[in-house]
Amino acid sequence: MSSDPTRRVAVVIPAKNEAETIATTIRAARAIQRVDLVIVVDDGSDDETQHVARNAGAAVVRHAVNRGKASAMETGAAVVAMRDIDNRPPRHLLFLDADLGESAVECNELVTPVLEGRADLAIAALPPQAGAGGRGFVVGAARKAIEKFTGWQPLQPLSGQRCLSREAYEVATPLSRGWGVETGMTIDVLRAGLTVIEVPCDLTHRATGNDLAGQLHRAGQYRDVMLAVTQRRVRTRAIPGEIIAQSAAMQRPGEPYRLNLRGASLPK
Ligand SMILES: O=c1ccn([C@@H]2O[C@H](COP(=O)(O)OP(=O)(O)O)[C@@H](O)[C@H]2O)c(=O)[nH]1
Ligand SMILES: O=C(O)[C@@H](COP(=O)(O)O)O[C@H]1O[C@H](CO)[C@@H](O)[C@H](O)[C@H]1O
Repeated sequence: MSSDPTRRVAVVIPAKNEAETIATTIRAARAIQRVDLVIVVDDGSDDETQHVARNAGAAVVRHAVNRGKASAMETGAAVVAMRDIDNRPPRHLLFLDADLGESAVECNELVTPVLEGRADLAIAALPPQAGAGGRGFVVGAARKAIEKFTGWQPLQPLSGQRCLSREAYEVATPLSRGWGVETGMTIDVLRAGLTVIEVPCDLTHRATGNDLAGQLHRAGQYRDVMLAVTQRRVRTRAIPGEIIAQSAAMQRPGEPYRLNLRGASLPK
């Protein structure tokens, strides 16, 4: 499949208090194919994140107060749009979490299907993480919601490592707040008739443990995922069940997935 050789990729890293890992993540991200811009959005950190990121060669913008992950992603994408070059196609966006460290380079695999036009949104599926304390409750709720809206059953619906075309990004905006962003984005992109793929990537990140802080984090994730789902239930028209069922029947693990809307376009 053809790939426009002038197409570039911008990495956007939302970061709150990530001074420890951000420099390594930035350096690894710069080694990913076609990446010519790395934007770090310091989301109201009270550590040295912004300075460390600047020294590591990223373009850094900062929220004076913490606004949440989704808001940082929107700020980053807006900065990318300002820096796109006239007469060149808009950069694809590659969202990465700040805690990937050296393993961020594995997200090279996410760029390929989007460059080649095989997918509009490519999502990393991570291997099991050491120290992870989750029981799959939030992940299961997000997966079930995505399946209900679109028929797709992602392995890792909350994965934040995502490469997408600007067209796909636009249909997902405004992004769902906070931790609802991944669930909302996946539903919106599929509802628009675009194509999504999950790609195994050998990534490591700071897994959420089983202590109080970990459980509070999961409670916040659950709240935001449910908010994203409820907003879509209330504000969007349901896709006919037969379209969902027929599309779902065609899905194959690791293959691109899209809704067969048969030419019909749905309002957001
Ligand atoms: O208010 C926040 C919370 C998190 N993050 C960033 O969002 C990414 C994902 O957060 P985290 O790793 O804590 O969550 P997980 O994906 O592990 O559940 C990281 O780069 C964080 O620094 C952010 O920008 N603003
Ligand atoms: O914190 C966790 O362990 C889960 C959410 O909690 P549950 O395992 O659903 O109870 O979410 C994480 O795991 C996902 C992979 O399964 C990652 O993709 C998410 O980024 C991470 O928040």
